[in-house]
Amino acid sequence: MARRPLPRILSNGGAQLARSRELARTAADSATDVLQPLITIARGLRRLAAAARRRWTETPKDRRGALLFLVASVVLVVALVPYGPLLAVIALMAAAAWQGRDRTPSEPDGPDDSQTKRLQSLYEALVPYFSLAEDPDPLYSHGGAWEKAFPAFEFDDSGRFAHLVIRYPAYFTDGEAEARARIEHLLTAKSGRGREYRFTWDEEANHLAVDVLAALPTDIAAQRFVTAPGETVLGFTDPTGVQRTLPLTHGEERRDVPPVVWRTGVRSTEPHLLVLGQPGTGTSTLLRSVALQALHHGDLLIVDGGGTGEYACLVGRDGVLAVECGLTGALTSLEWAASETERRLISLNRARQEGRPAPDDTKRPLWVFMDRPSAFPHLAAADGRKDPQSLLQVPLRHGRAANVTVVVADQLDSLDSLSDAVRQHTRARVVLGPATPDELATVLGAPPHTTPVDQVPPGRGYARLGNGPVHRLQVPATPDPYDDATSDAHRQAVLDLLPPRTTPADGEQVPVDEDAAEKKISIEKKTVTRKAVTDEPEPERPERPEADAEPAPVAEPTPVAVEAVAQEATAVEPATPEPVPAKAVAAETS
Ligand SMILES: Nc1ncnc2c1ncn2[C@@H]1O[C@H](COP(=O)(O)OP(=O)(O)OP(=O)(O)O)[C@@H](O)[C@H]1O
Repeated sequence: MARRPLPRILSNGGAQLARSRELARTAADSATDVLQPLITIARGLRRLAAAARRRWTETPKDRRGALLFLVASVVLVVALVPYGPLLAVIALMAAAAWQGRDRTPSEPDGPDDSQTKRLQSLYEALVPYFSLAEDPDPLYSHGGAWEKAFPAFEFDDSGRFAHLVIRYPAYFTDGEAEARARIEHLLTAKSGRGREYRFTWDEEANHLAVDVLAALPTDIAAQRFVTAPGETVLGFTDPTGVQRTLPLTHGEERRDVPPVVWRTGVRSTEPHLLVLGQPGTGTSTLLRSVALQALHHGDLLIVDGGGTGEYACLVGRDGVLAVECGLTGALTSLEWAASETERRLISLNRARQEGRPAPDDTKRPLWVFMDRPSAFPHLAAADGRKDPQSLLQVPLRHGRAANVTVVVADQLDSLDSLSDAVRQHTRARVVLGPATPDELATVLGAPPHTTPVDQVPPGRGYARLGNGPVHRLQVPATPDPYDDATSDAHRQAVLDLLPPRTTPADGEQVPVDEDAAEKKISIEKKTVTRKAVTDEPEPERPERPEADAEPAPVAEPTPVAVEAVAQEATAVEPATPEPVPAKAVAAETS
C-alpha cells in the first residue's frame, strides 16, 4: 500500500512549534520591557490599596468615623486647591511607583569566598595539563588568574559546580581520547564524585563545557508504552539525548519522558540486542521488559541459562512458545528457531521470485531470548553435546530478513565466552551497572560522554544503537512478579501486561511421576508452524548453513493445527505428583 505523506503539521510540526514558541517568548519579553513602568505602578497601587485596607481594619470601630472625616477633608481640600487633583494623581503615581519597585535583593556579583577558592584550586589542578614551558603567554600558570580560564560557571546549593566552561590552549591535544579522559577524570575528582557529568568538547573554540546531570528517574514502572510495531523501549534517558518523549503514567500522575527506542524488523540496522552487566544489575529485568513489549506483536522463545526461574511468569502465556532452563530444552528450542528462520527465508525467497508479497506465516515477529548463554558450554562439553549458543548463528545472521530477533544477556566478564556470531550481529548494545570506561568502550564501541559512577541503582547503564550516540539508560522497573521482594504496585504492573495463559504451565494440572516427566511433551493449540521441542535425545539434523553460505534447503513445513495432546507421559499413572518443568510448544513440521 502506498504510503501517504503525513500532514505537514505532523511531519515538521516539531520545528514549527518550536519556532512559534520562540517567537511568542520573544514577543512576551519585548512587551514586558515596554510595559515595565505600568506593571510597576499597578503593583504599587495594589500594595497601597492593601495597606489602606489593613489600616482600616486595624482602626477600632469608634475611631473609624473620625478617620473617615479626616480623609474626606483632605479630599475636599485637594479638590479646592488649584491643580490639586492633578498634583494628587502625580503624588499617588509616584508613591505607587516607589512601592511597586522590585524588592528582591540583587544577586551578589561574582563568586563568594568558598566558590573563589574552588575555582582557584581547580585552575591550579589544570595547570600541568594545559601549560607548556615554551608558551610565552600561558593561559594556565601557577598563581595565575582563573577568571580568564573559566568564562562561565554556576554553583548548586551545596556549593559544588553545576556548570562550568573551561578555556584551554589551542595546543592541547583535545582530539586524543586519552588526553580528554585525563582531564575528565581530574574534573570529576575535583568537582565531586558520586555525581554524573557530561563533557562537551568544542574543538573549534577550545572550550570544554562540564554539566552535572540530573539522576534518571527510577520510579517508572512497566506499562504499555505508546510505540509503533517494531519499536521497543529499552529505557529512559536524558532529554538532550533524544528528540522524542513518551507519555507515561506514574500512579495518578502523567509525564513525558525521553525514551531510548530500539527498532527491530527488516528495516532495522541493529536487529539484535546484547545486554551485559555485573550480576544483579538488572539484565534479566531488561529482558523481561523487552519480552513483555514483544508479546504484543510476536512470539517468544526464552532460554534461561541462569536457571533462576526469572521468566516463570511467562510460561504458557499466549505467544510464549517455550521457556527453557535445561540444556536439552535449550538445544531443541534453538534448533527449532534456526530451522524456523531457514523456513521463513526460503518461503520469502520463493515468494519474491514468484512476485508474490511476503507470506503471512513469515510476518509475525519471532523473538529468541537467551539469558546467560555462558552457563551452557561446560554442561554441553560434559555431556558431549554442542553449545546452544552455536545455534544462534542462523537467527542472528539471517534473522533480520526473516523477522527473527535475538536478544542475548550475560555477565560483563563473560564477553569473551560469547560466540563471534553474537558479538558481530548484536549491534544494539546495553551495559548495566558499574563498568569502567574501558569496559564500556569495548562493549559499546565508543566511550560515553558522561562519567560512569560507582554506585548506581539497578537497571542503570548505557545503551548504544549501532553507530549512534551512547545514551545513559534507566530500565523501567519490571520485576519478577513471583519474587516475594517485589512491591505490590510493581507486581501488579507486570501482571497487567501479561497475556492470558492459553497453555497450562507444565506441572500445573498434569501430575506425572518423575521418569514420565522426563519424557513429557508439552501441548499447544496454535496453528502457527512449530517444531516439536522435547526432552528426547536430539534427532540427527542436517548440517547448519555455514557463515556466508546460503541457508541449506530444508523441507518447508506447512502450518498444522495441533490439538492439545498429552503424549506418552499422560498414560503413566503418577506415583508421586510432581510439577513438570515448563517445556516448549509442540507442533510438527511435515
Ligand atoms: N530497572 C529496575 N528498576 C528497579 N529495580 C530493578 C531494575 N532492574 C533490576 N532491578 C532489581 O534488581 C534486582 C536484580 O535484578 P535482575 O535479577 O534483573 O538482575 P540480573 O542482572 O539479571 O541478576 P542475576 O545476574 O542475578 O540474574 C532485582 O531485585 C530487581 O527487581
